[in-house]
Amino acid sequence: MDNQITFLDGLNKEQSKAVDHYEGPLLVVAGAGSGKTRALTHRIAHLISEYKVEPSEILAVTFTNKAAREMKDRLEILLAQKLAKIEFGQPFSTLKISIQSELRTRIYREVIKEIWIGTFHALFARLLRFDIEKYVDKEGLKWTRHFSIYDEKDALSLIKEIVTEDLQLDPKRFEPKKIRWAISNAKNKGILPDILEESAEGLRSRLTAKAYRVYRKALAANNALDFDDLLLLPVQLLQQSKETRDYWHKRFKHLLVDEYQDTNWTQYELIKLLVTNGEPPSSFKAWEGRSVFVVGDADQSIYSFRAADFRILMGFEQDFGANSKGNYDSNVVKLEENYRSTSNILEAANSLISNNKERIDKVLKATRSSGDLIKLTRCDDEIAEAEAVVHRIRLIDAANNNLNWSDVAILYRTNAQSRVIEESLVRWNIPYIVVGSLRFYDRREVKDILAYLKLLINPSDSVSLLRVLNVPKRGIGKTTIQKFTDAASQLGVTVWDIVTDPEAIRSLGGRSSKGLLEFREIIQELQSHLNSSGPAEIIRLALEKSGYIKELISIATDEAEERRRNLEELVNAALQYQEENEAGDLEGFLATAALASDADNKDSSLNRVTLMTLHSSKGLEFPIVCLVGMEQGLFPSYRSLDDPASLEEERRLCYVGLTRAKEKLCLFHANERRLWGGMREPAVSSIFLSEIPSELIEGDIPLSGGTVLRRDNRLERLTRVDRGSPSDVSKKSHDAPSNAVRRYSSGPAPGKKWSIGDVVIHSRFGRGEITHVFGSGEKISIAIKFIGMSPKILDPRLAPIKPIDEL
Ligand SMILES: Nc1ncnc2c1ncn2[C@@H]1O[C@H](COP(=O)(O)OP(=O)(O)OP(=O)(O)O)[C@@H](O)[C@H]1O
Ligand SMILES: [Mg+2]
Repeated sequence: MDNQITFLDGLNKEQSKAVDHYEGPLLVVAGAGSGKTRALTHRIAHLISEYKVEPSEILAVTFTNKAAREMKDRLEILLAQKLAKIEFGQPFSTLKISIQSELRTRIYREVIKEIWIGTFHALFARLLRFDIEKYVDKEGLKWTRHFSIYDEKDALSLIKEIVTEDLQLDPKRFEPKKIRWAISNAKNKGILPDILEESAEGLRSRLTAKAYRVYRKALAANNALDFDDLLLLPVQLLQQSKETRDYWHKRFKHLLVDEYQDTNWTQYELIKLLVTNGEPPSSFKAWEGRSVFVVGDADQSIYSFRAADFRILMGFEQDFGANSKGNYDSNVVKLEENYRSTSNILEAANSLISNNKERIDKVLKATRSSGDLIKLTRCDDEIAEAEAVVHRIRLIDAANNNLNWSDVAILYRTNAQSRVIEESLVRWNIPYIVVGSLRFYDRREVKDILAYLKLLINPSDSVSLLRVLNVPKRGIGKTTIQKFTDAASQLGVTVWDIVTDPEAIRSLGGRSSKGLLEFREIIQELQSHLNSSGPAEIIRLALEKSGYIKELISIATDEAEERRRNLEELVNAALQYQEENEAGDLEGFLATAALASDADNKDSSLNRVTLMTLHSSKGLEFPIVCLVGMEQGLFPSYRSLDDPASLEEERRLCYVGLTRAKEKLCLFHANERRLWGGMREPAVSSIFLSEIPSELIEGDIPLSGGTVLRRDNRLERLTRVDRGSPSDVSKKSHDAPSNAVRRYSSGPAPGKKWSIGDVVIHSRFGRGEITHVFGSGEKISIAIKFIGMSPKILDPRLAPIKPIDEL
């Protein structure tokens, strides 16, 4: 066994202790970058290989689908490395590529596929496919295993209909979005309509409770669940049936949860019910061959707005009972070394978070050297900030011959901040990806086809049915549709029942009836393929038989072409799903599509800069992190300014942001910013900047939080920050802005002398005056104030400018 790999290799003593823990509860609490996720992943491999746990007996919860995929990949490699040693007696990396991939495939087939790894939603959607028919509802509502999953948009459209049609309310006064939010909130706390009705005071809350009741009934009538139900129903099911609990207790012997600090009430109940009968086990014997292992960091709890509560983390020891020796404290492992960030970055983060009052102090020591100082850049406004970010990235790029764009992340507090940054990146030809923009599965054409597919499996799903009944157009008018929905609700049947009723169709006569017959035939024909074809084939058939593709081809615009390509991509997604899941059926694919979030799509194999919100960055790491918009009212957010608890949550979010960086951390803020489409307002630097020790920062002088910046010498500040050495940057001609490169030849001679006060014409910005000149020769850059614009720092050898006297 000597030459074999153990999965304790590459871990420190405390991590090894956590990984090697076998039975009973274990909590790992530790700061950012201390190897919690690494320990969790190694633990899975270790349980399988050392403790001979069956892969199918393991359930691991990750925060995103992407994290789940990464965990599977990591496990595949770890286990393949071990197999290489056993079978060939040599390291995996020295084997031929074909053998490497054969080993990985085998590990995937025999092990990885069997482990349940995923988000709470994905895992419990899967559990419901087994057991939903056992659920007994107080109100007698029922679902079958062919249920549809409604995403936020579907749920909202159903609520809109309920507000206006069923309750006859004015959607302006009773906003569907707010009602949706209130219902979701109730569900996340395990509250059903009857309890909400009892506690409702005042007209508004009574109507919300009523909407909740009707909504739930409508979901059941459609045989559909929303995201919250995917967690709430399993909680209720496991609460009500000991038999079901026993089954799953036997099935999953080892539970592992990453990012435990962000679990909410329902998620917490689920974990409890999957390992106990709701109470801490009275004797340690109950744990025989079983464990629950959670890792988290209360300082990174950033989802209280989604009802997450980090006190759940703090209650772990009490919730899951004493260990074999009868005490609680040895159920906790603390990791105190950070392996991710340079010590300057770590010290900045530690110092920042120490300003929070509600926390348990903990140690987080650096293992790495001090590294660079943190770069702070103060800019004139958000546009200058975007330019400064790109400039900073280009400087780093110029200094590192081999910078991969994917090493860089630009993080911000709100999605709206990405637009100006994107514009700058486009100008400089830097490839990027925005995480959190429109989800692929939210595109209209993709949703249309998914609606067809949902309908095939679950004809009761009238939201999907009404979506595609007349898409593409089949001459079925609004009145017909209204007639059908009215009849369905009067008769207490589904819209599909009416659509397939020959008499109902005949009664319509004319064009509508022809269209309906056609629609029915399409659906029935597609249904006949369900047993014999995989998801990709069914999608292809649906695209063809529905006439959808034909219509897109006939439209022949760029937009239609793009939509057609998206549908091709949908087929690819289904193919990929089939490859990854051997028995991959259409229901499984639809669940994956419903639960995919855009944050999951970040493909690290693509060489692009990542733009994302601070929230989406949780758990990730990047060599270079740029954090923009460090201003009061933006970050920390406006709402948190007069609420100490929210301010602490914002600070935790800042802690998450800072600790994503491995090598370089660059912070940015602006003197003025246009927010929410309003006027540019003077900005005040973030209090968080003042909480980072000034000796760790270079660039601007850190300000005490709350200082209003003076506007007079702002250009001086902007330029000081951006000085760098632009000439280094320009050596890489491929990443200079495309228009600048094109105009280079028509620009001024490289040796031209520039002076303060010169007036120039820029091909896009117009007339401007030079206010500063930095460096000379190869290292020259100039600041120009264009009329009506913030000052710009340009490389005169590249920029499309001409002195006015040359014109
Ligand atoms: N014992 C170790 N030796 C060397 N590197 C390690 C060790 N443990 C973890 N690392 C590395 O440190 C980095 C951070 O690890 P990991 O992501 O597991 O931390 P984490 O505690 O989960 O962080 P976060 O709180 O941000 O989720 C990773 O690159 C990981 O590979
Ligand atoms: Mg982690």
